[in-house]
Amino acid sequence: MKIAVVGTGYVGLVTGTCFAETGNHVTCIDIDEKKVEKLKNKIIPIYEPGLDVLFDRNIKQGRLDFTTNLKEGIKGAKIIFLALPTPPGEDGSADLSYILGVAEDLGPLLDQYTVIVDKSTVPVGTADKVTAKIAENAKVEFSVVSNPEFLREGVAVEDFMKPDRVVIGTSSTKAQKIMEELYAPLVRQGNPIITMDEKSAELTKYAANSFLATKITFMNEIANMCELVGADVDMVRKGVGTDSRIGKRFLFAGIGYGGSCFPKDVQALAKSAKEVNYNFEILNAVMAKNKEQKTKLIDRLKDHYGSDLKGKTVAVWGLAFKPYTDDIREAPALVNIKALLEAGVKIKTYDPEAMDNVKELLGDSITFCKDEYDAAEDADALLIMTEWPVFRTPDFDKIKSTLKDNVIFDGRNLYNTETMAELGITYYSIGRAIVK
Ligand SMILES: NC(=O)c1ccc[n+]([C@@H]2O[C@H](COP(=O)([O-])OP(=O)(O)OC[C@H]3O[C@@H](n4cnc5c(N)ncnc54)[C@H](O)[C@@H]3O)[C@@H](O)[C@H]2O)c1
Ligand SMILES: O=c1ccn([C@@H]2O[C@H](COP(=O)(O)OP(=O)(O)O[C@H]3O[C@H](CO)[C@@H](O)[C@H](O)[C@H]3O)[C@@H](O)[C@H]2O)c(=O)[nH]1
Repeated sequence: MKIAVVGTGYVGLVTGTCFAETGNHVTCIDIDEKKVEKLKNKIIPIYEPGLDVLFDRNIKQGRLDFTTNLKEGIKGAKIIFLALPTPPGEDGSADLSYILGVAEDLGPLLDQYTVIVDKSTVPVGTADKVTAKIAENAKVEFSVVSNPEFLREGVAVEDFMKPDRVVIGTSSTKAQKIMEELYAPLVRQGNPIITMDEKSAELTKYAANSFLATKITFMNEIANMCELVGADVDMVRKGVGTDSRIGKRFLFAGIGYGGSCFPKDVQALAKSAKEVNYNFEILNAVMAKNKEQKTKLIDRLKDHYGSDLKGKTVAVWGLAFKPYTDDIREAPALVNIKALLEAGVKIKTYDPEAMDNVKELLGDSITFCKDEYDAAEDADALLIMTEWPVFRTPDFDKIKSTLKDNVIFDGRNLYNTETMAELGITYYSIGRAIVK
């Protein structure tokens, strides 16, 4: 099948590449000329494990190409995916200008029955708005389908190729059949295609992300309780996670959720609720608590050193919002670095993939190091922000000989508290006893 993907960011690139892998001919379209030039030169602008193999194979096979020209790109496409940004607007609601702008452009360009798919995360009612925009100038029949994407960065290819489920929101049986044909190779492992109306599909995406963000926040709250009563959040996690009604995943306490999705989607759902005069109170608490949690370790630094941190040097391990990505959108590391810089602290940092992106943002206001030990050299303390595997089993003797004070502030609970005690390292983590 010939398909087009408009927007070649994270989701667009993964969607396009994976559908080429299942035998379709895919044209990816983006207005960013530099990005398209890179892609044409076989350079992937993001770091996503496993994407390169599929990308190279499908370009070689002639099934994947790139253009900045919408008219050329959609020629002959039976399905057009919209994988465009939906960032928070000033009031917190999802900004639909990218989606509706492209919908307007598409109307006069369609020359055969086409399925237009909202792949972006969009509020309830967007499929209707996209339909109305296209209809203003369309001369042919078309259907707008909501098909939210549930992939996680870092494991995006695996998530896309073996989805837990595929949600298709449509009231058109013709569009449903075309979508089922496209997804058939991905659901062979028995996971379902769930077909529903457009509005329910749109809300499903926000419900999933907000529920997961709430689950994490709940465990962060339990961690805060643990610290006050002398319990251990890792034990509580194991104790509750083995209840199959609760499940083991997304129960890891830490320094708050970040990334390009949870923060904006929780905010957008709260705003959507407000628009229909519903006070979705739990979401307001989740957002407020997550904001507090992000800088929790700065409070611990102040407990340890006193409120004036001026003149200290802190090594920061990890910048990406989570491992296996170079994405720094809403990364807790950035919030902490900003707060520490304001407090007059010098920062030395290392991240396996995200340093170039942070360099673009912060320039030489912080020092970028060649590895984790280089970052720790002559720093007073170590702050762990991302759970990259390389940080899990470091040479602690080396760390002890490089850090000025033997103190670690760990936002990801990487180390065993008993081991830290044996090593004589002062160790602050989340929801567990302080080791002194
Ligand atoms: N990143 C994720 O893990 C993820 C997962 C599921 C869903 N989503 C949702 O998918 C959507 C896209 O997210 P993303 O992270 O891929 O965004 P992104 O910012 O990485 O990419 C968006 C792309 O769209 C391009 N673009 C903007 N205007 C355009 C236009 N008029 N024509 C063509 N291209 C245009 C941009 O240049 C950019 O390359 C969002 O709604 C997001 O919430 C993201
Ligand atoms: O137990 C956990 C799990 C995650 N996180 C944090 O939560 C954030 C989001 O993590 P994750 O969900 O793994 O990453 P994303 O790539 O942002 O994926 C989420 O957002 C995507 C965009 O909407 C959805 O498609 C995915 O299903 C959804 O998991 C990160 O800051 C993690 O550190 C925790 O603090 N504790």
